[in-house]
Amino acid sequence: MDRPCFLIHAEEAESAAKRHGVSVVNLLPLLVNPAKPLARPPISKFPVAAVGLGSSGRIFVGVNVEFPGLPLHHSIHAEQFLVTNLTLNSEPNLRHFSVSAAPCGHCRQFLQEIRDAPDIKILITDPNAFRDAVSAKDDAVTEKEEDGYVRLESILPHRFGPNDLLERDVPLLLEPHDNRLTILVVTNGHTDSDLKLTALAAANRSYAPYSRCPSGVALVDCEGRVYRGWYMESAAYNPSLGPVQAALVDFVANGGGGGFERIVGAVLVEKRDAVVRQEHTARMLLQVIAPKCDFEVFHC
Ligand SMILES: O=c1ccn([C@H]2C[C@H](O)[C@@H](CO)O2)c(=O)[nH]1
Ligand SMILES: [Zn+2]
Repeated sequence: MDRPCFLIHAEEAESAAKRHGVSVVNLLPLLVNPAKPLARPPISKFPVAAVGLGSSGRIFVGVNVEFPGLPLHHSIHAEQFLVTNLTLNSEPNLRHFSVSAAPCGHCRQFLQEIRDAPDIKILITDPNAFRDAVSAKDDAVTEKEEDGYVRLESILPHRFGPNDLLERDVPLLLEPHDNRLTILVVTNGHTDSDLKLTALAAANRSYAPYSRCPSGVALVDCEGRVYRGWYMESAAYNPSLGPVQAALVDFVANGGGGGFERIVGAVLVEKRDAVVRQEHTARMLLQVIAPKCDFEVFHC
């Protein structure tokens, strides 16, 4: 707990809360500032940290990540990092999180992919967060509930979300997925590399209910450590998070703090002739942030 990290196990969370004399929910805002140094904002110099409690009792951290040399829309927001961290750790639900700055519209939208999103409780630690709530009516809309938390619905009313495009029984972002993909052509005589199998397994967990074009990425660093992530879509399309970004969340969370140039290999698995293709964006992104990275694509 003394050193900031990206995942705190349930027992550790309980004992830290006890030490501080608060509930685990009220521990979250106390962890926000200490997590800020984990952010990588070389462009904005504006670190953002989001700390969430999963239904398993584990605490997850998300931070913003920016990529010099790339357009701003490739950045990973702290809230998106947090949700990706939950999915990488198979966490089934998020009910509370605390964040250093007011979540932007893009993040409020991305969170809609979580079941019962309107009921997610958010505590913004920035004391100026509600300075724009000028009228009594606005104050009522953002009415604070227990311990300073507000419902997501109060900061994103009239939501557009999965219910507008999908049947109700489609598994949502934090729910288990198996896309049942297999690699199309097995190169003769070669056994599938670990990296390729890791990327395939990632693609099988991808959340792509809108395009039906799941994809996954595996990365390997110069010490042979492997990271993975999968494409996650948003009903509003643009807030979707690409598979390279998702794998970079794993790299930032579990890679020991090194720079992206430590990434030396990458595999993308996606459908052949997919209407949504990651290949070109993935290659471009990796070329800029990890110029030595070897990049391979396999179709499924
Ligand atoms: O909801 C938000 C808004 C902004 N940022 C990040 C993105 C960028 O790195 C920096 C400045 O916008 O803050 C977040 O992480 N979450
Ligand atoms: Zn945001």
